[in-house]
Amino acid sequence: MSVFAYEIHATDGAARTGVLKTPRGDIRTPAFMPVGTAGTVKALYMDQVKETGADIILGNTYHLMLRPGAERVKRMGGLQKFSTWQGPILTDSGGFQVWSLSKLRKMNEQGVTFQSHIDGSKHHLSPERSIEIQADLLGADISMQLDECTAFGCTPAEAQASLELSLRWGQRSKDAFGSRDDQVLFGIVQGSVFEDLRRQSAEGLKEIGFDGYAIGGLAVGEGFEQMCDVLDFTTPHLPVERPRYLMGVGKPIDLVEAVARGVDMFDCVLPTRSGRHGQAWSDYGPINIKRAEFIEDDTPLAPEIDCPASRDYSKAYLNHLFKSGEYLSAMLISWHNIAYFEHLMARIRAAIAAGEYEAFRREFRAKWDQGIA
Ligand SMILES: Nc1nc2c(CCc3ccccc3)c3nc[nH]c3cc2c(=O)[nH]1
Repeated sequence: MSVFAYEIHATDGAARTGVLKTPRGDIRTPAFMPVGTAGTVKALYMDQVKETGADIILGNTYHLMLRPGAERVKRMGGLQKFSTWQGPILTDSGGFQVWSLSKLRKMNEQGVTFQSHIDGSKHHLSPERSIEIQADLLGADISMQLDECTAFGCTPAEAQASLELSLRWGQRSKDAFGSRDDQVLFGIVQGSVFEDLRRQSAEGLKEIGFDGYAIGGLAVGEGFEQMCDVLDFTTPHLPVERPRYLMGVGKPIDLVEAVARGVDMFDCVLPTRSGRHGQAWSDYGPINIKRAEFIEDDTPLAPEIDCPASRDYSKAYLNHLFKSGEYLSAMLISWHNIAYFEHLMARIRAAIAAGEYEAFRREFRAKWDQGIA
């Protein structure tokens, strides 16, 4: 049984809305979790992140163990104190980032050794070391098991071997984590795009027993249709009473469709990463602020969103800031994007609570398909 109570307040089809209660604050679900890779949600103050409606942010074991170092974060009081974020933090276990960022990595049953992409220094991650970093040194409220994110396009045999490694690492992660009274551990489902393998991975994780279940191995190039198919045949095998977290997803349409398939938690770098490149998100998709049509457009990005960046600045001014390479451009568009994603999640939660999620989903899809004028 988990130490974090997960209350489902309403369901509508496979969609659920409720709250995941943690010692550092409640997480309203379905939840979008802004990514704070190096202990900062890039270009935002933590109080701005809080004001947008975000209840939890993400940290990255890989980045923080390389810089400033996990033991150093511990000496500074842990990631919450160090970053001044007062609420709950979820950290990834680091394996995914090793594969996407590091150099000269070698993996075996024990774990993975790699060279830092920053200064080439040598590091290693094992299930035991990852748990020590996340739970003991960074002090994450929610830790993730160390897993292998199976590459998209692998064969069923490769996906099977990979999910079995992740299950063995899941057991070792849980053994290292032990039982704690104010932190929890999530398992991660793998199995690529194969229905029988996804079921095998989900069953294996339930055998081990976790406080929450993440769906990994997606948002790795499989595309929207295949992501939805994998969700269709994976979430039914996950415990209904525990939270489901879809890692690395996604665009607004992905969130709306994944919620309809029973997902409760999401993370994506899209709002902040695209914000730094001048993309501002809406129900119709992204607009690129540098386009000529905005040069004298004195309307704000989204007057209906209670966020200064969405409501109080004209597109003309944002266009000017972006083209001038001003820091304020990244700050304001990132702030709007996080506020837009959190506003979308609030609308999703309200629609489920009202039993109107199918109507919300249909209306959203119509706007998304219509696109930017
Ligand atoms: N451990 C793990 N992480 C993934 C991430 C990073 C999510 C993350 C968590 C916390 C901070 C940053 C990023 C993925 N991002 C896109 N697809 C992803 C798949 C996996 C996966 O299969 N396993």
